[in-house]
Amino acid sequence: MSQEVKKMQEENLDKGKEKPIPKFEFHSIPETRTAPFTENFNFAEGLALSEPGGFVLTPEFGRHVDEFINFKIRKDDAWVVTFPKCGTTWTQEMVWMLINNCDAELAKQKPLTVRAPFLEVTRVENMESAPPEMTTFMPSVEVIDKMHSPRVIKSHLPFFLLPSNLLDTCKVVYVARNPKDVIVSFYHHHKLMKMQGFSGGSLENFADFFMKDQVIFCPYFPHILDAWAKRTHPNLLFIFYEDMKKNLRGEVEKVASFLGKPLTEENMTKLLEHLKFENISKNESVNFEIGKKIGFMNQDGAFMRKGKTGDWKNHFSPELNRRIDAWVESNLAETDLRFEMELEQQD
Ligand SMILES: Nc1ncnc2c1ncn2[C@@H]1O[C@H](COP(=O)(O)OS(=O)(=O)O)[C@@H](OP(=O)(O)O)[C@H]1O
Repeated sequence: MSQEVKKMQEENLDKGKEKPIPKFEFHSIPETRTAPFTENFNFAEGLALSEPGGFVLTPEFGRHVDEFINFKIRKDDAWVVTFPKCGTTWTQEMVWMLINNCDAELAKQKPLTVRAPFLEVTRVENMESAPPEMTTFMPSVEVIDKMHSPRVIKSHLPFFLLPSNLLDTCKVVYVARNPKDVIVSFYHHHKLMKMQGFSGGSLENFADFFMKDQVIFCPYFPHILDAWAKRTHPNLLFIFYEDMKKNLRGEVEKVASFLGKPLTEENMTKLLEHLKFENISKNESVNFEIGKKIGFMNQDGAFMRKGKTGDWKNHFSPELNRRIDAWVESNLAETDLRFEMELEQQD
């Protein structure tokens, strides 16, 4: 890592801190992680260089980290920043709709990945070797740079790897979700995405890697606690997936008012219908089913999987749950951040 990046990390971490959080150290997943993934890919071996407290990126992301940090922000951008599986896509679609007058017909014309692109996923160099469909499906940083304003941009990077002027320049919605449901959702994501190479592993196995901070975009707690510490910044809106499940209207109102995009009652009704799990999971511009056609997703499973709070109860053994509880407790001991995890959500 360059000295410059290290300095920026430290400066960014120092800003807006209310409670001490662990210092990040940047580690990229070693090259072996990008070797052809197979059923027998050894997850532990592939992640051998990641250490507790390290922030895990692919070598591809690692190579471009300076570019992310130096990305040019515009004051009319709206960013959705999250740890993976926290309700990113749901919130991206909400933010895009709010900014675009709730025009569902316009939304259908292009995939969400094009309308509200993912900052760090696709680089120009790998787009050249990607199938043609992929190049329209996923823009690169260079493409995002040329997008018309107002842009909606998604990132899973923690704030210290994003431009240091992000919060002082534009609005950012940060969404958090309880760690137990994130583990379950991320486990299924790893099984669904061919590139994650985890099709053979068990949930327990995955949960252990997650708690040891050895999964892409981990560590989970420092990511979320850093945003929590910044939550009083006027340009940051910190919301919870569980609140969106309980009272979507209330959260839409919050986001709309934060973005300065008040809704008519008619548009609110349309938007709430549009964002319902049963509708979003059938909406081809949002549901990622295209990944199965292009071939980067396995045929079994779905990106829009269950959309519930408390699904972890269907997956964790009592023993695994005890270990996760202890891990959660130790990570939250010094903070006032709390999650709803017990909610049995009915649609
Ligand atoms: N409308 C709506 N209502 C409720 N839940 C929803 C909705 N849209 C997406 N989801 C659920 O969000 C999970 C995917 O999270 P992300 O979008 O953050 O994934 S990613 O990080 O961008 O890959 C994933 O959660 P799980 O179903 O628990 O796996 C999605 O189903």
